[in-house]
Amino acid sequence: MAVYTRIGAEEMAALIDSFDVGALVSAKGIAEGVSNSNWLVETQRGRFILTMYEERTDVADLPFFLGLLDHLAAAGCPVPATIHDRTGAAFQTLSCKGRDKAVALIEFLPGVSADRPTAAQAHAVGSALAGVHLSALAFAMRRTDAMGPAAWLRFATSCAGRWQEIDARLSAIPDHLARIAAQWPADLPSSVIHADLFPDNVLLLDGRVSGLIDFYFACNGPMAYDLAVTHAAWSFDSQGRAFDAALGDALLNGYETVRPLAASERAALPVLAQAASLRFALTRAYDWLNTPPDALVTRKNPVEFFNRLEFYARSGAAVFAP
Ligand SMILES: Nc1ncnc2c1ncn2[C@@H]1O[C@H](COP(=O)(O)OP(=O)(O)OP(=O)(O)O)[C@@H](O)[C@H]1O
Ligand SMILES: N[C@@H](CCO)C(=O)O
Repeated sequence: MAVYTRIGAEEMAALIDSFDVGALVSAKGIAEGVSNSNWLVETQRGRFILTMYEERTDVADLPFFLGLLDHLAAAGCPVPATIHDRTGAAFQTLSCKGRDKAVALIEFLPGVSADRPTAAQAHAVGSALAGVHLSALAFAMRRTDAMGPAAWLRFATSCAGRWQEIDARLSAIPDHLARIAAQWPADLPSSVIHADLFPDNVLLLDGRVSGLIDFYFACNGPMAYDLAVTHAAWSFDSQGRAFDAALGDALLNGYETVRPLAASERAALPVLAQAASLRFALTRAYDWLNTPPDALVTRKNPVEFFNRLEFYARSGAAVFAP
């Protein structure tokens, strides 16, 4: 369960009162999510999501993340706008047990995430992702990818010698890393990318995308890499063993209805999909080995993304042929 920090009832009421959203009616901790603490807040005027940013989110990045949400929402993308407080601030700082924690209130969006996505849903998410990429071209702020090739090496170094505590097959990761980093393509068309568009970060309602959420890995980067992340996240069974070509094709087709890929982007997809799988195998392995025993969170299995990495490495360009 992802509520790492308690907020007392009186403190919650005072916090909500600092926004012009009506008086607090209820606040319930949300079980989903691993990075931050989230509450579904109901006030006399509606529903909102309150997020408290935990260790993985750098407060210095919040103006970028929250500004991006406001930029995309204003451009008509299905993302939650932020609710600014009565002083105009997009986030506040609370003192919790002597530590400062940033909190933000954002719009609640309706919809449900797909447990087992369909091709029609993958098509819709592809179109929505392309819409974000095009709209974000006009977003002025910049952020480098903290989970990009430089970070892979740090995660791998930290896990060195401990792969077999998870699964002995993972000890092949350093070789994959060296190969993929050497092939990382330069000069692909770039925008702000979501970089974590898993099914649990997409809300769907009546066959359309009603919400894209959790932009806390968003950064400048190759748009085709974002498409590759989404391909890896959407087109397999949960174990990452069975690839569903209908889902992958629908995602790419949906994307291209809004933003056709350049030839260089399509050619790069096989290595970008391996890179995407490697990124999640690495961060999951790091979390697996470093999650404190008292954390109220379910660890995610890195092998599910190692399987995808091996699949993409085996399959080459065939998976991404037009
Ligand atoms: N704007 C929103 N509207 C409706 N529900 C939301 C919204 N934002 C978050 N949620 C709900 O809260 C849950 C957790 O949010 P989120 O995915 O942002 O958390 P996280 O801890 O940052 O996630 P992750 O595990 O991907 O790092 C979502 O699965 C969704 O149920
Ligand atoms: N979506 C990520 C977790 C948050 O980045 C994963 O499934 O590993």
